[in-house]
Amino acid sequence: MQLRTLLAPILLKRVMGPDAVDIVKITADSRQVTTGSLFIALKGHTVDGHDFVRKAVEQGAVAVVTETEFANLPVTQVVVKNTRDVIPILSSVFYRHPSKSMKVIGVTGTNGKTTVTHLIDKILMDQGHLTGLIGTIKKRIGREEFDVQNTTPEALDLQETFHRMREIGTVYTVMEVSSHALELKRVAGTEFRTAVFTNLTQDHLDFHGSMEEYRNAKGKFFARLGNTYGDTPDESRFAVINADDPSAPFFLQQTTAQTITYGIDQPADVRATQLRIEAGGASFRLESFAGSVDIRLQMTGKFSVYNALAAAAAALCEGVPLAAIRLSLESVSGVDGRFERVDVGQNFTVLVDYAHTPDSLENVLKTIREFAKGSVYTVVGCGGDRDRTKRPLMARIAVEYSDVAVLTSDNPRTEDPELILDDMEAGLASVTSRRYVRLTDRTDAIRWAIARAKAHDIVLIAGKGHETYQIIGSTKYHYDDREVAAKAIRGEL
Ligand SMILES: CC(=O)N[C@H]1[C@@H](OP(=O)(O)OP(=O)(O)OC[C@H]2O[C@@H](n3ccc(=O)[nH]c3=O)[C@H](O)[C@@H]2O)O[C@H](CO)[C@@H](O)[C@@H]1O[C@H](C)C(=O)N[C@@H](C)C(=O)N[C@H](CCC(=O)O)C(=O)O
Ligand SMILES: Nc1ncnc2c1ncn2[C@@H]1O[C@H](COP(=O)(O)OP(=O)(O)OP(=O)(O)O)[C@@H](O)[C@H]1O
Ligand SMILES: N[C@H](CCC[C@H](N)C(=O)O)C(=O)O
Ligand SMILES: [Mg+2]
Repeated sequence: MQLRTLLAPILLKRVMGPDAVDIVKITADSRQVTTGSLFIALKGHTVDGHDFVRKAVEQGAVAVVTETEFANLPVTQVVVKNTRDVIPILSSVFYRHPSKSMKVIGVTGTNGKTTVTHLIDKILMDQGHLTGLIGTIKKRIGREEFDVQNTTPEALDLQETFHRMREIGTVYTVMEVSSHALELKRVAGTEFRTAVFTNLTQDHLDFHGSMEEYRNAKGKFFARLGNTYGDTPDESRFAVINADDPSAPFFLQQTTAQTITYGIDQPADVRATQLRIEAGGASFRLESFAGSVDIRLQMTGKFSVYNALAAAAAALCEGVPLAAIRLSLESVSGVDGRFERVDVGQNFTVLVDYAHTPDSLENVLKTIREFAKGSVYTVVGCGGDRDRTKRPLMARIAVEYSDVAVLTSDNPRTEDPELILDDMEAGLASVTSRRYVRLTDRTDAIRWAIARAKAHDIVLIAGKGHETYQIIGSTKYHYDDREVAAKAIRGEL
């Protein structure tokens, strides 16, 4: 595509050099530059892409987009105020607005995004649609699965993904939209059909600064949804909101799209009544404008009912019959690394779960407490280079709801694991129960809990879920809680 065509929608720019240049690739990573590339310099959290402009040119970039002017560059330079602002526009133009060719359903919220996207995807696939999925665990284009670096990819990666999905005729794409993505404009340039809100509780305050900023980042997603009212159902836009979340009024107020609420405690368009939470699943009656149906999920916990309601509400917006929604929801045995049982024939329960926020940990432990017959052991750590303020809260929740909490490491990254544990322990000063141990090495922690578990006890290993790594410093080591737990149970550690 010609540079001139790419730049057309960007009005505030200074172009130095010819714009009749053919661009074969766009990238913001100098290491990915090949001949004919357009390199966009992005100021990151660790380095500044402007430092790699000359390297990009040496490697074959035929044009660069920057925020500052470079002297003596042998290629066309485009200077803009903010390169992060223009990346989504350039990406979307380059791939010819692929998100407009499909229905994109985005799910945001502190907890439950991955689960809800998987449920919506299952319902739509069961309807015979070709779907795509983008989120924390993986990216799926048709039947092909790919590893991911982020929950929501950067704009270029995202638009290229949509482009590949469009090429194979994808009808629906269901994706997680993280607050980082909203703040960093990764989904600008994407046209959403539906925005789903799960809940808002504390996380990522390191990045957003305050709960208000964090909420505002998520609010943007609803604010930009659907100011257009088309003639056909395909042009409709929907906001699916959790009526029980205290932030519901805020999110409802943000949008001009058609709204549909779901909930358990508050009145809602899609509501669960007659809840029964058991060890093997949760059952409830779903009541809605489309009728009522009894549903028996294989996933347990009140939070799983919320996730199912969110998915059902999004599916109702697509005209999926309630009976079909029920069949699809009932067929899901669980999501990778979420409340996943490790069973190698032992007489106690081992659960691996991705709870890495205070609210998710509390939800999961409350659920476990509802059916625990023996003692509850919780192995948990907090990520390094992430929100420090959630650490004492998570430790406190772990100790309050467990018979014994085992505080350990979870991706310390560039922080000292002992200091992360100190932050966690600081939350225990006012807790009367002191039944916890501190074992920095995660394998020691898992082995310790499993060695003590007796018949009917429950060992919860929280925080890493599907992750198959432990990041220490900047090295990513292979690490899988499920593998380690199985070995510990078999006495192989
Ligand atoms: C804070 C954050 O979001 N960081 C993201 C960001 O990294 P960064 O700002 O550090 O980038 P950088 O390394 O400073 O590089 C700046 C620029 O220079 C370029 N560069 C760099 C080196 C070089 O040799 N040449 C070069 O051109 C880079 O390509 C980049 O364009 O850009 C990277 C490339 O796209 C992302 O992978 C990275 O996500 C990191 C891995 C991350 O951990 N992000 C988390 C916080 C995150 O985004 N999480 C949310 C989910 C959270 C949740 O809901 O729980 C997510 O959506 O994943
Ligand atoms: N609706 C919910 N409310 C509260 N906690 C939940 C909910 N759904 C799941 N959880 C808990 O949160 C954990 C993470 O769930 P999930 O992966 O679906 O969320 P996520 O929003 O995608 O997380 P991430 O931000 O890391 O991508 C689960 O393992 C479970 O402990
Ligand atoms: N998307 C989340 C994942 C956290 C998972 C946990 N294991 C950790 O490393 O803190 C984040 O990047 O904050
Ligand atoms: Mg997720």
